[in-house]
Amino acid sequence: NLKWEKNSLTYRIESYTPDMSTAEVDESIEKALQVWAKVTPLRFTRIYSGTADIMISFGRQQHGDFYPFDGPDGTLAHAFAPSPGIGGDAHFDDDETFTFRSTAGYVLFMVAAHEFGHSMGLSHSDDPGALMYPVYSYRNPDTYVLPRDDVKGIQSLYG
Ligand SMILES: CC(C)C[C@H](C(=O)NO)C(=O)N[C@@H](CC(N)=O)C(=O)NCc1cccc(N)c1
Ligand SMILES: [Ca+2]
Ligand SMILES: [Zn+2]
Ligand SMILES: [Zn+2]
Repeated sequence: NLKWEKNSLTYRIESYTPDMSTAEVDESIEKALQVWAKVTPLRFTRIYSGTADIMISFGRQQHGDFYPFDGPDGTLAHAFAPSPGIGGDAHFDDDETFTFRSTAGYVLFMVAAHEFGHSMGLSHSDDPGALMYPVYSYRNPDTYVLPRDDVKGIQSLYG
């Protein structure tokens, strides 16, 4: 498992989805990062220009890397393991409908929290209750608690 050799990381939201307000996207991203910060020494600082460790963007089909998205459903997003450059970056498939807390689409907070697990160096878990389980399942973002399997995984890297 590749991991960050520093606990203070920067992130930048480069683009937004039309599905939600910018405030809702900002809050979803912040909360998704806090899920991991709460159980590790990791701290995240937002920057508004320049290159951050974690560059966050929305795109569809070909979007600038070798992993084009696939239209609605299927792949929802992907993120790169810790490394300089594209490492840590998270891309969201804008052919999906992302929501703040409605089940009529994918809750951005949930997808982002999963992607940031990858950005921190986690791979998929075979525990069906885990955030890092390969397939999305709806959870209420207001009452979400990181499952034990994910706490164990992230603390094995940054505990
Ligand atoms: C092979 C990967 C590029 C698949 C991709 C993924 O795992 N990204 O992290 C992905 O979008 N997986 C879908 C499931 C699929 N259609 O393969 C997914 O729901 N991942 C996001 C997600 C969000 C929240 C929770 C969980 N467990 C998973
Ligand atoms: Ca897709
Ligand atoms: Zn991409
Ligand atoms: Zn994944």
